[in-house]
Amino acid sequence: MRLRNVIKTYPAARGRSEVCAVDDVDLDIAAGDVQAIVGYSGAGKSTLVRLLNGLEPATSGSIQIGGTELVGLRERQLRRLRLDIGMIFQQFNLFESRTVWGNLAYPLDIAGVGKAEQQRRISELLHFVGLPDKAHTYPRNLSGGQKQRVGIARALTTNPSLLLADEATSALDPETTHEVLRLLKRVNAEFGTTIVAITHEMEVVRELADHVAVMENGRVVETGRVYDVFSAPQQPVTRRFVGTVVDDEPSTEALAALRTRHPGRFVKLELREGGPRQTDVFAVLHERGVAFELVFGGIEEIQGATFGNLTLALDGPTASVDEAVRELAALVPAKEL
Ligand SMILES: Nc1ncnc2c1ncn2[C@@H]1O[C@H](COP(=O)(O)OP(=O)(O)OP(=O)(O)O)[C@@H](O)[C@H]1O
Repeated sequence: MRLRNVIKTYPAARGRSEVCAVDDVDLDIAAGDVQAIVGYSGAGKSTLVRLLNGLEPATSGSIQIGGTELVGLRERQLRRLRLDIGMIFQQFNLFESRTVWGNLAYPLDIAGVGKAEQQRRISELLHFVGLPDKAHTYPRNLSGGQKQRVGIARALTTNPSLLLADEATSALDPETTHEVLRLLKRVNAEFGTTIVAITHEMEVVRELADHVAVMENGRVVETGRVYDVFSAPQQPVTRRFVGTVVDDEPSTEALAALRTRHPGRFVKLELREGGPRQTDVFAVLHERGVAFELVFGGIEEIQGATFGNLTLALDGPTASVDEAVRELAALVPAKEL
């Protein structure tokens, strides 16, 4: 998928100025990738998703999905394209008056799939999402997590190559969120479905995505592999998001509190995959006879790769600490706090 200079403006409401909900967005999403889009409320995430599935026309720019240009397509062509796009929602959006089976049969009916094939497909999908015994249950008798499993199964009925997830786990508790994210990962791994997930939760990004784009005021202000963005966030808004799940360095208040407990100097060290390891750092301190304590931060793992932001309190003769800090700074990015 390829977005170039995508703009969506909403006309001015009475007494208000025009809203630019999506402002000159460029984004490339490889087939089979899981792309997260994060941003605070009002950043433009939902608008962007509505542009991707053609529910609303972009004001200008280019959106190519699987080689087809979306901008300027007629409704009939858009409908055909939408068959290749599945959607799941925060509030699940199931038909309450239909059973689970009926919910899954609906998109197949619209796509003109015959009954025998419907039977086969629905049964296969209910097994895939772990709900083979709920076929005749109504949504009101399902838990939130089960409803979202049905939502995922329904989105997959027509075998789409793209799945759009709009805050798909925001209404779920952490344990259920984890289960649903695991299921989405299986969808991606087993069917090769490209997933675009919009969320305001960095845990979701960490657990689910390969790449992340950060939106602010309609713009994509930062993009990258999840590991890179988590280990080295560039923009202030990205740092705020990453800071919700990964410790960077203690805040001014936390540092003041730490100083009352530790007499020594504080140094923050950044360890990155493939770089010097903790043992290398500790060897320097040991050699210089400097005592240390880990007072903030720790080691994180993202997609099998680790990184750490460690704040150490160092204690020892001034000359030894000076020398140790110098050597550490030559070894890894280091900052005295
Ligand atoms: N139909 C509309 N008409 C006018 N303004 C709109 C419309 N839809 C969205 N907006 C405005 O566009 C901006 C982006 O909204 P959008 O819903 O895309 O953000 P979001 O990041 O998805 O936030 P949330 O998570 O709260 O939905 C906001 O300022 C919003 O008020």
